[in-house]
Amino acid sequence: MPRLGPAWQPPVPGAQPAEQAGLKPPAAEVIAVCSGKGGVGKSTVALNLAAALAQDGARVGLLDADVYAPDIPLMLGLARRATAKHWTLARPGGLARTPLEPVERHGLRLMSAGFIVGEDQPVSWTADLVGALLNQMLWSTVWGELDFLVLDLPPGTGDITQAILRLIPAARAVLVVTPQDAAHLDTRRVITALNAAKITIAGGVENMSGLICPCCGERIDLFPPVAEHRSIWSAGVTRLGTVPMEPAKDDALAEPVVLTRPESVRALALRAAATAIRATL
Ligand SMILES: Nc1ncnc2c1ncn2[C@@H]1O[C@H](COP(=O)(O)OP(=O)(O)OP(=O)(O)O)[C@@H](O)[C@H]1O
Repeated sequence: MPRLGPAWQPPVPGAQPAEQAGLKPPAAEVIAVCSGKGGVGKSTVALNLAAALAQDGARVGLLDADVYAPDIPLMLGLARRATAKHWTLARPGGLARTPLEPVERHGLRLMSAGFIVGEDQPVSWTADLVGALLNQMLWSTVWGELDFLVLDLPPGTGDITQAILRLIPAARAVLVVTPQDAAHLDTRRVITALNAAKITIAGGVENMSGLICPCCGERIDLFPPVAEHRSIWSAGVTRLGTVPMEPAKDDALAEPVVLTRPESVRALALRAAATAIRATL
């Protein structure tokens, strides 16, 4: 386990771990979307999973836990332009005291560091301060009643991932990979970390799985096949979805595609993955 500072403890500094402190996760089901590598489509899967669940009538929160690179606001055109000048969480005793209003979009309740810091502002804080922010976003957001809380975690097994999983041990993990050797091998490290933390792995989604030709609709494989014994599937992860790569369209803010382009091949695949993920819970 990495060394975690006091601010990583749940809301009141020095308190017991969340479940011992009587804190319940803010939703009946918490789904943590993880990956070993960056850029594999984790935020895309998390956002579309959340949107698909909400479209089916569930009350869904989405927490962008990638504090260093919060992408969910960018995907939704909600990025904050102004630079945050003061950080009230840094005050001693200021942890989790201020309620945060989630941003509502597409029927989702959203929280992200991207709503707090500016679009171009680097998050170069100490682990303690990042921990304070995570605590704040998780426990002090006015989520209301939720059926599902989807967590978009940073790639890898760093301190944010470890801390979140420690705070919500009941979370189910969904792993996102691309059909590339490195993506699978790095995600196998995540599996080891999840197993050590006794987090249940619901399954995996393979994203960018072939390119659908916009002219003929044929699937073109972009990467050489991953050796079965190096894949996450051979480590016992159930494949819950296979999402093809879709060539760019002119509208940059098309996410979540399950709502904006529900008939596209990618949206249909993401929706099928969401249905399969829900069935595992
Ligand atoms: N199936 C797909 N087809 C086409 N583009 C995709 C697909 N999946 C993801 N993308 C695009 O790839 C880029 C990276 O996706 P995304 O931000 O979801 O990855 P990530 O794993 O969350 O990245 P990070 O490691 O930075 O958090 C985005 O521009 C996204 O729109």
